[in-house]
Amino acid sequence: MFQVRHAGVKGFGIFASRQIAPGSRILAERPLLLINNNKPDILAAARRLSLKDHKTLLRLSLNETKRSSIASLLVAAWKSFPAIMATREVRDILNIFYNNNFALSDADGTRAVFPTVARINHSCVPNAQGNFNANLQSFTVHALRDIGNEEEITISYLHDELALRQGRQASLSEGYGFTCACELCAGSAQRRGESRKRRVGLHEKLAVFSAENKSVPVEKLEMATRELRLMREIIEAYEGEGLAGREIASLYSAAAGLAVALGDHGLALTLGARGLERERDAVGTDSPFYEASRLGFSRLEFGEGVGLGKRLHEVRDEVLSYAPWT
Ligand SMILES: C[S@@+](CC[C@H](N)C(=O)[O-])C[C@H]1O[C@@H](n2cnc3c(N)ncnc32)[C@H](O)[C@@H]1O
Repeated sequence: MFQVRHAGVKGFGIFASRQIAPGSRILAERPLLLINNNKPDILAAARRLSLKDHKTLLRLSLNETKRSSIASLLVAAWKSFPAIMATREVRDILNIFYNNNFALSDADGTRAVFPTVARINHSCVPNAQGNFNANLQSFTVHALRDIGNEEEITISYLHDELALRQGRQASLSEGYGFTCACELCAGSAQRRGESRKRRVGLHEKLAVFSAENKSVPVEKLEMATRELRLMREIIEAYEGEGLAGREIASLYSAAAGLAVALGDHGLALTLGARGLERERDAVGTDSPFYEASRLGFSRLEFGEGVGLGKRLHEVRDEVLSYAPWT
């Protein structure tokens, strides 16, 4: 379904070797290295690898611009392995770990390196999404929209996909040490302009909403009506930008919760069904995330009260992030 090959200034990348439909599972992969954030024994984990896996790890990409971030890992490594501290390989392993690890967003703050997933480049308008599937103990990558033959398969490394270009570039440069060359950041001035307009408009609305939320005492249902309207505008902005995935699925189901609270059951079902569909496409039906969403949707179908639904900031905070090691 895909092949790993050169992707210009981005180094290697993965490319579709046929048309891929939305919701298709592009890959499911178990980790090479699993590291607990509270006890980052990266070298010990690397030493336990088979020779073949060790070689695979050492072939992954290094990022020479992130030397300062590696320094703290080197100090930690020196405490555990003083004798081998000076070797080039140790520096490379830590650098590779830094440059290729993903946060699994579990309670232990586990971080992991996956051999093929590590070849997937970032895009600010990705055509795929990666999520950890605890049932499979694997990281899965799913197509979020139609991907053409030969098209590069990309995921987002960012937490806030609706950030403006300057903010996105700063996060990627500070967190990962590269200047984004995705099709949006390096795209035509017209495309960047349209995207900026859509995003600025939305940020302005969010700012007005949060100011009103804090200062103007309004009746609860009036606030729910406003929040539902804003959520639908955020969804529209995401879709206008060509973004999909779990973040939008959460927005749909939160909007459905608000529609229930406002007594519009028909709208709640429509929004809930769309959310469930987006979740399925992003994670697959065998994921615990999908199972939880299905349960939420059945409650909606049976007309169970779900209070005022999730609030906007909760939805935006809970989605999986691919945060760099800090
Ligand atoms: C997890 S690796 C991705 C695979 C990598 N390109 C390789 O050759 O193995 C992350 C690195 O890929 C490069 N990269 C990823 N996305 C990029 C983008 N949108 N623009 C420029 N470089 C990118 C950066 O060098 C980054 O440090």
